[in-house]
Amino acid sequence: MSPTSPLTSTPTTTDVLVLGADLAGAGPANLLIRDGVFADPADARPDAVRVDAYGLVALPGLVDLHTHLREPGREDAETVTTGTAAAARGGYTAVLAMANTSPVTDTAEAAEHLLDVGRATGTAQVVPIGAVSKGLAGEELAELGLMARSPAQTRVFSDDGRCVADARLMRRALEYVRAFDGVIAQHAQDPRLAGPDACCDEGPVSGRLGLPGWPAVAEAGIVARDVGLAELTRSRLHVCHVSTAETVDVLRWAKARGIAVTAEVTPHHLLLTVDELLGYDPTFKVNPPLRSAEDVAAVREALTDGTIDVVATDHAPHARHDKEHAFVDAAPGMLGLETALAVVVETMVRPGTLGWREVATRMSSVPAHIARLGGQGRPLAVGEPANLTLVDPTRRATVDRAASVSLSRNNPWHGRDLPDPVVATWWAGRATYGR
Ligand SMILES: NC(=O)N[C@@H](CC(=O)O)C(=O)O
Repeated sequence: MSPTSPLTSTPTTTDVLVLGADLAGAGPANLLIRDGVFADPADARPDAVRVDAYGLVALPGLVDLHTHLREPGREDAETVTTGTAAAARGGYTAVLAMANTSPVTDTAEAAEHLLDVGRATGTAQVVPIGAVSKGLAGEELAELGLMARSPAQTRVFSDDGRCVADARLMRRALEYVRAFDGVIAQHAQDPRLAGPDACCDEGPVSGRLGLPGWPAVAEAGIVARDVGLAELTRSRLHVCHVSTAETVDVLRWAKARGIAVTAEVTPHHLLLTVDELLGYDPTFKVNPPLRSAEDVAAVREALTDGTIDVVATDHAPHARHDKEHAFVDAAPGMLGLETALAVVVETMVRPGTLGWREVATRMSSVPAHIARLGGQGRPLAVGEPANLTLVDPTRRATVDRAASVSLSRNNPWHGRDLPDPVVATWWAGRATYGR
């Protein structure tokens, strides 16, 4: 679809009748989009814009629990406008924006400001994540309660980019957010075991390349501590970007014990291994680092059996002048929003491990539920908000970083042949992407 197609130029007042899409694996049906919600297709007006979706799959709009939008502060890397354009291009209708901006989202005012910018300039819902600690310094709790009671209604709190390393502060944070059903999303990285220089999975490759190692236990050790604190406080813990088999073992144990823990895996940890680092290309520098093939197999298995609940992108745009350095000095992080579904289709759907229904739960309804986000991740049913992603399960393309709508170019998939599934996205009935 070209940018001038009826899809992208459709006024929201017009009926859109989507014909014949397979509803997340439940079989083909028609959908009518009217006034921002799904209405009964039998009521479609004769002048409805008709979208031929036979052979396509309809998913509820995707929800990303882990996006770095960089606004405010680093608008040279990404803005709310470009980040949400990338989200819409990737099939997302909501993104949770990490707090490691400048200034940090650690006050009610900062959260409300981002909410307002999102409403004014976003092509997806922007949900501010609040910092756990003031300035992400790991010393004093941020204004958790005020952020929760603000118009942003913050429920997810994270110091992502940094670990809440102090066990006492983590305990306090968990205790505090329990009162309003909040969740602490932990970037699990013991700074004493994996400090600021650590940039390569500790193992044969780090030895060979002479890069500072980031051992698996630095992640699993923090997760083991935190599930204990979640049990003690009877509060909700979410583990960001799980990267190792050891962490999966801890999560399995904690879930069997009934501890309220959820976890995410990124698309890059589902497909890429530490071997990508052999060329010292800083595009592949990310936190936590790419791991071994055994770890990749373990996180895929955990996503399949539900030990890992969701896929989250950790979309981490960086300007060229922050990324183009010697490997150890480059900023960690990679783009993810535009290609996340492609990687999930490649690694989980095509091999037959996950069906479309499971893709809808792991990329839409469960992330929305973890964030306590009403109006997202809802079923494709009459009366529900019209958040919809149309997917072509067969299309493939070679990824071209120059074609990205993100402001940054740190795309680890550049030059790779991958599925190219997203055909169109509607957010609250508004066409936000179409081709
Ligand atoms: N995931 C990343 O590699 N980068 C994140 C922060 C972080 O987790 O280090 C970023 O904000 O760039």
